[in-house]
Amino acid sequence: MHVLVTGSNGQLGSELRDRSLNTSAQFFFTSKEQLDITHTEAVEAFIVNYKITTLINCAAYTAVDKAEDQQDAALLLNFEAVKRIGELCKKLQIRLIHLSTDYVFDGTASQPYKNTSPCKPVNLYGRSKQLGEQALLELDVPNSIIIRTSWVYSVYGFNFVKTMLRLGAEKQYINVVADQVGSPTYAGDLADFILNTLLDFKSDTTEIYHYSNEGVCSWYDFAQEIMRLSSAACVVYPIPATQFPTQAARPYYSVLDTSRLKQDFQVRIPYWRSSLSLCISKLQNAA
Ligand SMILES: NC(=O)C1=CN([C@@H]2O[C@H](COP(=O)(O)OP(=O)(O)OC[C@H]3O[C@@H](n4cnc5c(N)ncnc54)[C@H](OP(=O)(O)O)[C@@H]3O)[C@@H](O)[C@H]2O)C=CC1
Ligand SMILES: Cc1cn([C@H]2C[C@H](O)[C@@H](COP(=O)(O)OP(=O)(O)O[C@H]3O[C@@H](C)C(=O)[C@@H](O)[C@H]3O)O2)c(=O)[nH]c1=O
Repeated sequence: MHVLVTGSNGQLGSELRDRSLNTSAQFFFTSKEQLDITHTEAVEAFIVNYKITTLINCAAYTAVDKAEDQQDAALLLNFEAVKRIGELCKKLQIRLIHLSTDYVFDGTASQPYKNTSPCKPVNLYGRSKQLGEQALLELDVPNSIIIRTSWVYSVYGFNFVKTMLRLGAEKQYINVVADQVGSPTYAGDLADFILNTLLDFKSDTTEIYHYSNEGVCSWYDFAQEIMRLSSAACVVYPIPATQFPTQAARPYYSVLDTSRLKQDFQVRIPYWRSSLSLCISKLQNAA
């Protein structure tokens, strides 16, 4: 099995790289500089040259606020390039593992979103990811899967955990939104799931599954736990989202229902607090 991971310098791509040594597949990790997914011909040549059998697309435009001003860039990466990758995978009969987000939902639900719940993104990033999903579903690439995940963090890349650790060391207090609720996801856990369970995924159609760590919290709860685990003296105050204006709106409730994934793949997912503790220990040991 030859597996191509695009966007490999991001959070998920880096976690996959760390863990890939324990599998029997041969991996090809490509950064944006090595393989730009908007260059379809280059992607096709790579797939053919290296006899790729599975493509894990970790490349994405993930700057949620910036996307509002850079709509073309977000749509090019999260929609148009994804559509063309889907077409390639279908043509070359390759399995595609693609990632999407809780931000495809509008956040007005009061119970966890299922893979079948209607999408209605409240920001451009969410819209661009939804269009990417739609394109893949329409193409219906066999043996392919879209995994929606949420609030991803890792020792790699940029994320809320690292931002809070920085602010925790710099500030005496910070305000954090307490009325937006979701489930944090440690990219290491998601990478383990993909490598242990999905490399030989079979299905006649393109399927959507939800993966996030177990448990639910607000950004405020998440920040509090980050401060506690890192022994930061910084005090976290809860505020409503209306008091923290951002360029892009965020859903108020974006909890993903992971029951289909747990049932179909017979996996257990770690609780968010345990995984957060693990990640913070790793960051502290690396410092
Ligand atoms: N981060 C999160 O909280 C969440 C992420 N997701 C989804 O999970 C997936 C992985 O996310 P995550 O690992 O956090 O994302 P990151 O932003 O950490 O990584 C994305 C990577 O894609 C690279 N990239 C950008 N443009 C291109 C291009 N044209 N060709 C190839 N690579 C490119 C980026 O490079 P560079 O940095 O140099 O631009 C970066 O290394 C994405 O699909 C994302 O939408 C879903 C829910 C939550
Ligand atoms: C830094 C900061 C943020 N916040 C709020 C703003 C926002 O409502 C919330 C999260 O802010 P961030 O910008 O860090 O996170 P955001 O970029 O919205 O994170 C999202 O990224 C994309 C890629 C996804 O797919 C989503 O699942 C989700 O993880 O925290 C505060 O309240 N206080 C603060 O000091």
